Amino acid sequence: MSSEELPTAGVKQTWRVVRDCGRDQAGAAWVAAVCLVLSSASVLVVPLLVGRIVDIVTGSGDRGLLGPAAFGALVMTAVGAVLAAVGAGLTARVCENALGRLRERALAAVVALPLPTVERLGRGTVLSRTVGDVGVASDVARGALPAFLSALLTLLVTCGGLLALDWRLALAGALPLPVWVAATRGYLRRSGPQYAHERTAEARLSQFLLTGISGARTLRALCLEDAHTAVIKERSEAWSAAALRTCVTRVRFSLHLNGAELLGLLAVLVTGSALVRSGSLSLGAASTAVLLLMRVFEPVGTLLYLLDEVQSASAALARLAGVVTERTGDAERGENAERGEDAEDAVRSGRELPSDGGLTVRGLEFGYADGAPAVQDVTFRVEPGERVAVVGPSGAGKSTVVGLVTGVHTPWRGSVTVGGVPIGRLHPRATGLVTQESHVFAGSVRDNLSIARPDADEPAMTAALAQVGALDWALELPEGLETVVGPGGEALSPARRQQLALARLVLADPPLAVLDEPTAESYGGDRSAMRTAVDAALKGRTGIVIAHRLSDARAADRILVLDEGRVAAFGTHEQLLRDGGLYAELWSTWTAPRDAAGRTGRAGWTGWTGR
Ligand SMILES: Nc1ncnc2c1ncn2[C@@H]1O[C@H](COP(=O)(O)OP(=O)(O)OP(=O)(O)O)[C@@H](O)[C@H]1O
Repeated sequence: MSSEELPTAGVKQTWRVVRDCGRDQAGAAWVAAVCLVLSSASVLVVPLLVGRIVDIVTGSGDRGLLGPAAFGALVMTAVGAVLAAVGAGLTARVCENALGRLRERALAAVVALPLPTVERLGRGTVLSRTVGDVGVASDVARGALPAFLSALLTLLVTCGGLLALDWRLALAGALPLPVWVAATRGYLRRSGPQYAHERTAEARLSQFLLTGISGARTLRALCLEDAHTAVIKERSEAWSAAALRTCVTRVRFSLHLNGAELLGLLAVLVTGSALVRSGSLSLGAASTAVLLLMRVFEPVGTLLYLLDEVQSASAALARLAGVVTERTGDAERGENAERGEDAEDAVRSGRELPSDGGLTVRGLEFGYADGAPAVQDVTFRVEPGERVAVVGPSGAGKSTVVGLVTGVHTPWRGSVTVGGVPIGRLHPRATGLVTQESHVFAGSVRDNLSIARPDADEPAMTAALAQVGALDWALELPEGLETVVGPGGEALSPARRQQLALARLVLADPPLAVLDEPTAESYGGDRSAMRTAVDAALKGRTGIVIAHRLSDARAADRILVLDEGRVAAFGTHEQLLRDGGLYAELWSTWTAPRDAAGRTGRAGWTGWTGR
């Protein structure tokens, strides 16, 4: 799947998103614009003063004005430089702030992408769309954009000055214009698709590199290194070829620009000397015209050279805006705290909210790359508000079934519906997943919570923490909810990490929650605290919990027993014991006395030994 499968916004949509992100920067943007206009005007004044000096020196002007004119030229040069620097600095700041907001929104949108989409697209593509595109846009915002705007203004002001000086000189100076226009149109026509192609080639390469790095051991074990390296080589060559094509186009473009400049300069020199010789123009005015024209070359060159950077930044912005405007998921859920808004949002995104958290699974069949089904003929129904534990020996298919129920995997056969809505049309707000490796994001406790619901206020956050028994320790952290946790921050115990994940679940408030072995990493007192936290987090919603510990399973309303990818039994703890099937056998293994090494004396039930 190519990176183009993530949406790209149109021009209007991109502009709307950018304007929205920079709304609070309007004041600074106006000051920047005024500085840039004034600095461009100063560029016009200096050649005029130099022309006046030429007239004075050649004897056709008032000698008394020589000093003030020279001083004025110096002062205007300095003032112009200062204004240009202030304008460029402010422009960069405005753009950086707006981009920062866009980056946050793009990241939130990517985090909210449905898991199957991320799996299908590959992390390389997603990274290229966020980190890569934000990088391109930031570089341009910092350097090229202020230069581009300043060049554009200087060009306009200088052209006006040339026209005011003498229309014939302005006409001669306009000679390069058709060449510039034709060359630029040709360049833009070619370079747009070429840049897009280059970035897509880069994304394809980085995606494959990432897959290779994360799966290096598997590749080695299967002796697939050579095949993998061959694909990397092929994608790398495709990227180089794409980069070379854009480079050749750029060089050809710059040749056309230089030729046009030469043409314009010759035309102004010839026209200027003819006008001076005929006495209709002073030597000073002709000098001013030549200086002005030469001043035009620089901004025109800057403008046109930067066009490709601005163009690739526009492409990056459109790609970012595309993700932002198409976003669905957790972050978006948070912005729509009211159920009514959720419903509207669900309609907008083409996803449906379920009437309740009831889960119906019919005839599921699914397998991995080896082609053999990992689960088959899996059928069961979980009533709204019911809590079901999924148990079974290692490899029975528990995680696979959970992956199918949460939409991470797409079944080969069969269907999953939540509250009557098929999983493919289900709004992401409908389900919440808490995995064994409950992730703590680098950031404050507050940041970790607001991922689930960005608009959650202090009382909502503290209530969610209190509900899962995490408020006391969270407030005791050095800086309370502002304490940075996760990589590089305050280390949290596995139980606390799980509590944080459960608090996120409470904030997101999905009708159906799926928990993959939530008490796996907790022991002793922590474990009973975790059980209480799980109970609290599941209150009022349907819960599917993978349980490796049968004591956890026993607490559920019903227990789904999986064996070799099929449903072996489904019922209450008491019913399953009475039936005397696999569950009864597992239970007796679980409750059997252990030897000093913790072994139960029964082989084959790995994953069932920790109590
Ligand atoms: N990514 C994968 N690629 C290939 N096969 C897989 C993959 N994940 C699981 N399987 C296989 O699918 C079957 C079901 O695995 P699954 O992980 O769903 O079982 P489980 O009951 O969750 O096991 P455990 O308790 O050990 O986590 C197993 O045969 C397993 O080897």
